[in-house]
Amino acid sequence: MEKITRISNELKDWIQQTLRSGVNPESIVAAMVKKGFDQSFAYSTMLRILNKQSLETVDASQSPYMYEPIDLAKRGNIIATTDREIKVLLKMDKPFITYLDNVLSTEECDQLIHLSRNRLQPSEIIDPITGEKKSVPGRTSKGAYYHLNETSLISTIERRLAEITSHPIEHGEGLQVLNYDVGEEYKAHFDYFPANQVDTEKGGQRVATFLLYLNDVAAGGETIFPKIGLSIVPKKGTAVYFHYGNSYGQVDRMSLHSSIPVLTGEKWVATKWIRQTTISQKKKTEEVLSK
Ligand SMILES: O=C(O)CCC(=O)C(=O)O
Ligand SMILES: [Fe+2]
Repeated sequence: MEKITRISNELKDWIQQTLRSGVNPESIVAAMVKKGFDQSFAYSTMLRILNKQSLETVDASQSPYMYEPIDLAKRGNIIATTDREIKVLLKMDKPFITYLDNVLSTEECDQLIHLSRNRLQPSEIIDPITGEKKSVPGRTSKGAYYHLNETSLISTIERRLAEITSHPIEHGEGLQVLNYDVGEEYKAHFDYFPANQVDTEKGGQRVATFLLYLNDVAAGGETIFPKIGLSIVPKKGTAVYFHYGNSYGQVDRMSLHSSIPVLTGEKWVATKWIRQTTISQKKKTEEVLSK
């Protein structure tokens, strides 16, 4: 079989993100060889990336990303939901990012933090090689995961986010509350999955992220979008919503982002990742059982 000797932009992103998350270069090279890459090409590619040298890449699937109209962008400066008026503070088209005020009340932020304090576990990532969940040095925060509609507070928030984004509640993953202490961070990453890990039976690709800030951070802890030089300072009750997946199945590499280390105090956020379609398999299982 002919060996592969070029890499796609997507693979380059994947290698960089995997390195940042703390997986060692040897395991990444081994995974590449297993996938059919020439061994010496895999090694030299890794060396170039580690040494930050230029690398010839091809855009395997599609380029450039095609931006589609986003419902929220057309909604004016105040977004009315069933129980709250959300204020748009900032809008950016390419990549699509909005910064929103008054998304959660002070009490809702405090309740979410209170609910999560005793439930925190070290944050994990999905190992891009084994597909298993694991803790990594690049993501030092702690997190608490909630099922859809787990409590009435979570249901209220989920309904509100669905009304703001026009993405149905069932397209959302369970809410994830994250806590960062001084020095803790989440290194630059994409929220979307590598193409080979998209499960079309289970919601498909992630297309957008709703990130809610639950407290003010005295210093550090900003969410940074390094490709566009944007820095969002956490403010209690505000949220950043960004969109990076279109109806053609493309993903927007401009959505790279990180949470830089907290310098003073602590940081609390809640993340809602949104998929292309419904995640739950319940309906399918019921269909099979009724046959
Ligand atoms: O905490 C932040 O500012 C970023 C969190 C994040 O990127 C995520 O949850 O995917
Ligand atoms: Fe993220």
